Amino acid sequence: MSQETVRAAELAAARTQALCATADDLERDELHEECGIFGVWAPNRGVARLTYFGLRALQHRGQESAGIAVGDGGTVMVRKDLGLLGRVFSDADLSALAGDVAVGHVRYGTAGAKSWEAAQPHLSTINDVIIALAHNGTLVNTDELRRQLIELGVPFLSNSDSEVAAKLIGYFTQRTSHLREGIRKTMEIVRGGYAMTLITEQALYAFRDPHGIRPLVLGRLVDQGLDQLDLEAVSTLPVDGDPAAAAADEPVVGIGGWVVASETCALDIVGAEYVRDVRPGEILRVNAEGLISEQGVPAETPGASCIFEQVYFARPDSIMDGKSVYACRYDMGRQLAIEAPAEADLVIGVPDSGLPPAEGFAHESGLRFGEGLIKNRYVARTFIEPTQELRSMGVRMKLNPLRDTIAGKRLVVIDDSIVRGTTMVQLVRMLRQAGAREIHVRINSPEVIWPCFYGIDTDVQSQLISASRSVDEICEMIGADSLAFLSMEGLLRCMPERSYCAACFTGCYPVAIPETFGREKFMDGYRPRNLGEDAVVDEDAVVQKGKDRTWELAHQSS
Ligand SMILES: O=P(O)(O)OC[C@H]1O[C@H](OP(=O)(O)OP(=O)(O)O)[C@H](O)[C@@H]1O
Ligand SMILES: NC(=O)CC[C@H](N)C(=O)O
Ligand code: SF4
Ligand SMILES: [Mg+2]
Repeated sequence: MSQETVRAAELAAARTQALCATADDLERDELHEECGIFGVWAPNRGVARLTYFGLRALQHRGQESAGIAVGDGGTVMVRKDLGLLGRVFSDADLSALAGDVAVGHVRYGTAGAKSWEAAQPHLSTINDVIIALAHNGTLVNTDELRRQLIELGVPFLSNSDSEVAAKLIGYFTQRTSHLREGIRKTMEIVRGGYAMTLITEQALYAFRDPHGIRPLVLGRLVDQGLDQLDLEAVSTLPVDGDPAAAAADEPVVGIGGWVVASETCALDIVGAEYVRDVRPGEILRVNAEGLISEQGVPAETPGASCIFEQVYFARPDSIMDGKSVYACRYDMGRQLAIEAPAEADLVIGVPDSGLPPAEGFAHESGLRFGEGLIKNRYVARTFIEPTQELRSMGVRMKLNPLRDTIAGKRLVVIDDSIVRGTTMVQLVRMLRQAGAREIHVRINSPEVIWPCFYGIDTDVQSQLISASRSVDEICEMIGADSLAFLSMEGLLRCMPERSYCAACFTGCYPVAIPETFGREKFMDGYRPRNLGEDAVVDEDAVVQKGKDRTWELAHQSS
């Protein structure tokens, strides 16, 4: 190694160390992201390994920490740590996690620190009730609930909202002697976006918030030669909120196992067949007796699935609400070409999520589609880097223009969203340096103006480039020749027919945000319509529930 190379290596190492220190030390001001959850009940099928593969398919939803918990009939074991899945689990770790039921999580924290304690699954051990819980979403009213639980003597390891849910479930279950009742009671009291799955020593549970904000799908593993499940029966499992009706129905039995996951791509990877979405407000339980469903809390109408899943979060090979994410994004590009055409020679997409809409734009406009940017697949999503400097560096490390393709060309550049503007500012500069003659930026979603509180936590409104600037101002700032966003109506036209949360575009929040949670997050002059009050644990109601045995009697067979 030459003297210069050694020196360069030393400098690079010093710079990396400095950047790491900055990332750790600085208050995290970034836009946070998503989480991925996976649960499986499948005796004798190596559930830890299945969960590992399921989480691998969901790694794009969270790269901060990873964890798997396994129930072996006698106890629940959990292994979790900071970092990517492949770093957290060795083959030996997976072999050590033997059992019949498992739950796993990949995390981007939206509440609580980036710490081992806040990594999931969260264990809750209150007396003889042991559960491990994985959560995607954000609960907006846990501050007060945590305070009350602490007063009731419940210990906490982290300041994560998900740990509050785990402890609430444990607390209510202990009092009502029935886990589904503990979950139901918790669903009644927590507010926000949640898709959750949890395990006990021998059972798997899954449930979803009453608006259905965060996605959760149910799949089945079929043993060879045992494909005797009636899919019709599963999709019509009782969900009318009447516990007696649920008890009257026979559990669905006779398959190799059941899987729940944030996205269908995680079912595909473990060879599970998609059955249906877990319904808003529904609780599923799987154990040796089979699968049963109960409407834990009434579903809110209209529902409010997160529209941003289709725009950015979900993998293009997942199916959401019956339509492939790829097809949705493709259609958004077509619609964008109708709404905001451009005179150009070539359409390019910003990898990854900008590629399908770029193809759609090219198809609709008759322009040529080409690859103009090459992505380094080993650099994670820049959306979530902890400092502005790292985020900017992240864009350069991740994307590199193909000079031969773009030099001298008038380009249409498609990306799914502009949030802070970090990506586009860098990108337009890079494309100009590579010789692009004109750059027309087209975005296949509306402007992100409002923070999200339901699992993305775009945190403070002032970070959002569109919150304080007009489209023309943003165009000038990013240095493009023209800029246009897809309209809200146009976006909805591409989505499967149903109702959505689109609060980050519209400011219409489907779930009220407690004053204490949202007060500081909005810019002066911006105030969403539904700031709400904090919820409290109603001690009397819990005691009453404990005395009222009718629910348990109705469920004795379950
Ligand atoms: O305006 P910004 O604050 O830069 O955020 C918007 C960008 O962030 C996302 O990409 P990201 O790099 O996170 O992931 P991707 O590779 O999946 O597109 C999104 O697709 C936009 O490109
Ligand atoms: N992004 C998420 O879904 C995060 C889940 C949970 N709120 C946490 O911070 O761990
Ligand atoms: S505010 Fe936006 S990102 Fe958050 S849940 Fe609603 S649509 Fe999704
Ligand atoms: Mg991107």
